[in-house]
Amino acid sequence: MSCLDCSCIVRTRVESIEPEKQSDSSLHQYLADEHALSWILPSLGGDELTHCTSSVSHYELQVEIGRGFNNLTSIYLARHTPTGTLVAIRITDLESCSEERLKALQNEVVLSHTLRHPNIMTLWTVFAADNWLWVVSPFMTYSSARHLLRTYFPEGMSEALIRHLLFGAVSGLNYMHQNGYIHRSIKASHILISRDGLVSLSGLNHLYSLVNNGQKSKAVYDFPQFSTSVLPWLSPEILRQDMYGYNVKSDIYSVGITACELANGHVPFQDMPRTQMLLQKLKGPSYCPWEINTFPRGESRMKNSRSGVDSGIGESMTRTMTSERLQTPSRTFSPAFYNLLELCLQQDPEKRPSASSLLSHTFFKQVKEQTKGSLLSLLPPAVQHPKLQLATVPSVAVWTKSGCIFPSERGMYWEF
Ligand SMILES: Nc1ncnc2c1ncn2[C@@H]1O[C@H](COP(=O)(O)OP(=O)(O)OP(=O)(O)O)[C@@H](O)[C@H]1O
Repeated sequence: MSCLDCSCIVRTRVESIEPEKQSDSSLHQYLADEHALSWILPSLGGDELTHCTSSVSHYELQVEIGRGFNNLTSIYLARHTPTGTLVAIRITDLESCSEERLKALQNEVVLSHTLRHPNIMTLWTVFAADNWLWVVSPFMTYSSARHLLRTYFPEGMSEALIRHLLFGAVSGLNYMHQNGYIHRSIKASHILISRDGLVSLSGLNHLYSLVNNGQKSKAVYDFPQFSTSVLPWLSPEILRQDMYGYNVKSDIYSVGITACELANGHVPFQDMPRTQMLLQKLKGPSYCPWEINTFPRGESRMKNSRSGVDSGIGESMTRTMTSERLQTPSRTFSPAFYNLLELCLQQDPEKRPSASSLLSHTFFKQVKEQTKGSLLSLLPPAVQHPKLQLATVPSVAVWTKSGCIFPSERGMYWEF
C-alpha cells in the first residue's frame, strides 16, 4: 500500500510554518521564534515553490536513505506526486528534540535560505505536520561521499575523485565564508553528489553566522553540544573552547580531516577515546592524522609518490569489483595532496589557507580543466547507472496521523 492509499493521511493536519498559521504548541512557537521563519516561504520563490508543495499528502515516501541528527532525523527518497519529481525529505520528530537540537534545526532552516550557491544544498520547502518537521530538498542521486566510501570504496577513493569532491565542497565553503558563515560540520557525509555530478555541501544545522546586528565578529565563542560523532572532524580550537575562540579557519581544518577520510575510507581518530583525540589534535604537527587509527592492520595506504604523478585516474580504471565493493590496491598520493593536508591541518588557524586560496592550490589545478561529467566517469560502472534501480524502489514508509511508521530495518539504505 502506498502512503497515499492510507486514509489517515487525509486527516493529517499539515501546517505551514508561516507565523500566522503556527499552532500554540511550544515547539511551533520555538520554531517561529524571533520572526525567524516568517520570510522562509516568500524567499523560496520561483520554480521550487510551485513544484514542491507543503502538504504531506503530496509526497510518497519510497525508502529511507539515511539517518542523521543523532538518529532523530530520517532521510527519505520520496516522490512528489503532483509532479513526479524525486526529492529527499528529512523528517524529524520535534517532540524528541532537546532545546539545543531545536535551535540547530531552526538555524538550518533559517540560515540556509539566505545561501544561494550551486555547491550548497538547497531546501525546497519546509513544513510541520503534527510534531514532525518535513524538510524537502533535491534528491542527490549518488547520495553522499560517505555513502560512496561505505558502499564502494571502503579503503578510500582515488586522488582524482577526492579532488572533484573537495573542489565542489570547498567552492561552497568559500561562498559561505565570504558571506560570514562558518559551516562547523564539514565531513564526507555532508558532501552530496547529484545525478549530473554536481557536488553540494549539506549539514547546515551547525551553521554559524559571524554577522550579528550588522557587526561581523572576528572570533566565535559559541560551543554547541556537538554530537560526539562529529568530533573527529572538529578543529583543535573548537574542541579547546578557550578565550581565543575560533573562526572560519576551523572549517579548513575539517576539510583536511575530510580529505584524510576520503583517502582512507575512515575518518582519523574514529575509535579513539575523546580525551586522547583532543590531546593528539592539540599536539599539532608532530602527528599525521592520516596514520592515526585508520588502518586496523597497522599500515597506512597513503604513500607519498616520488614522481608526484596522480595515480588516481589510472588505478580507478583498473580496479576490479568484488561483489559491490571495490578492492582498492595500495595507491600513492601526490605531493600536492600531502601539501594540501599539511596546510589545512596546521595547528595555528591563521596559518591555514582561506577557502578561496585553497581553490587555487595546485591540487585542484586539473579539476578546473575538466567538465562536470568527469566526476561521474571516476565512479565505477555499477554506481554510474542509478536510474535503472530507481524504477524498482518500493514504497516502504507510511505517514499516519500519529507519526511516520519508519521501516523497522535500520539497514534499508539505498543501494545503487
Ligand atoms: N538530498 C539528499 N539526497 C540523497 N541522499 C541524502 C540527501 N540528504 C542526505 N542524504 C543521505 O543521508 C545521509 C545522512 O544525512 P545527514 O545530513 O543527516 O548526515 P549525517 O552526517 O549522517 O548526520 P548529521 O548531519 O546529523 O551529522 C547522508 O550521508 C546521505 O547519504
